[in-house]
Amino acid sequence: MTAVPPSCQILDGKALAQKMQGELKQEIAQLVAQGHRSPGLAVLMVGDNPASAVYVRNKEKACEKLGMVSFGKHFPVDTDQETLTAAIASLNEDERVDGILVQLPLPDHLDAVKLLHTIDPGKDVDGLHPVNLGHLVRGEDGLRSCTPAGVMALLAEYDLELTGKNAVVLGRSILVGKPLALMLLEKNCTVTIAHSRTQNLADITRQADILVAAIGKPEFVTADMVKPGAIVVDVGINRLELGEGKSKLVGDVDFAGVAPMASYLTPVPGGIGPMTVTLLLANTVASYRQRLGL
Ligand SMILES: Nc1nc(=O)c2c([nH]1)NC[C@@H]1CN(c3ccc(C(=O)N[C@@H](CCC(=O)O)C(=O)O)cc3)C=[N+]21
Ligand SMILES: [Mg+2]
Repeated sequence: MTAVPPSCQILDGKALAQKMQGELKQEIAQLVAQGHRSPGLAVLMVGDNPASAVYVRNKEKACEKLGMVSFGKHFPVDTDQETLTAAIASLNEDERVDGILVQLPLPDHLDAVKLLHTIDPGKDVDGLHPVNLGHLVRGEDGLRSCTPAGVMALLAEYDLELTGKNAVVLGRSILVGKPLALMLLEKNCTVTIAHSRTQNLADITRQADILVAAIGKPEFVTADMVKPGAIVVDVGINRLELGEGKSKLVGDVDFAGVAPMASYLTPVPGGIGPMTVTLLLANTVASYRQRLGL
């Protein structure tokens, strides 16, 4: 018997992001109409990595569109640790600031981990502080990392059943792979984390009912690695230079090759990227409510 390829449905992150941002905008307008201040987000960026600059600008634009105040801080590439530590300390004290995000990666001379640990956990909208990671491990409320939370929100929007399913997460970063594995576990998946040292990788990924690629390798996941009917989530954002100043954005999944195999698939762009920005805004509003007791 030949297997009939399942028809593939797109998990439209851009559409859900727009819907959620519209709801957040209304929520903020209501709070402001009741006489409360606007929520505030501070994004710290060091240096001028062009990709980071685009993301930071997108985050700031989204903030303003929703009626939030953005306290962007842009530092030169040679800024020292003490200057940044002092900047975070002052944002921790600033009553108008509900969320603090340090755009990663930081230049090599800086100790990013040490810096992240100085952020007030109540303002850690990236969910990277050990207190928030600890809450996640325990299954408690707390600020959760935006990209994995965005993946979970998108799966929930399409009512996809997770209980008892095999989930394979490719990548073990603290920003995506590890927290996402914990969130899938919380939804009763049987979770495997695979990474650059994993042996017989395709044998493992072919067991996945839910396969998430978060490794930063352009079009790494090919059709032969995917179980027929799998849900495939592409977290990768890779800019391929095409020459003549042209470039295109591709994920960690070979979209055209995998689409005939998957039942659901996220596109790049328009998939998890816009969800990440949206969950950052949602985390900032959650932190604001918590801080104001609303
Ligand atoms: N502390 C920290 N937290 C982060 O969450 C964080 C970070 N550092 N450093 C860099 C990565 C990357 N990232 C993206 C966010 C949105 C899009 C996004 O909106 N992408 C659009 C397309 C954007 C484009 O056209 O370039 C899309 O996929 O449709 C992409 C990537 C957050 N990151
Ligand atoms: Mg890795």
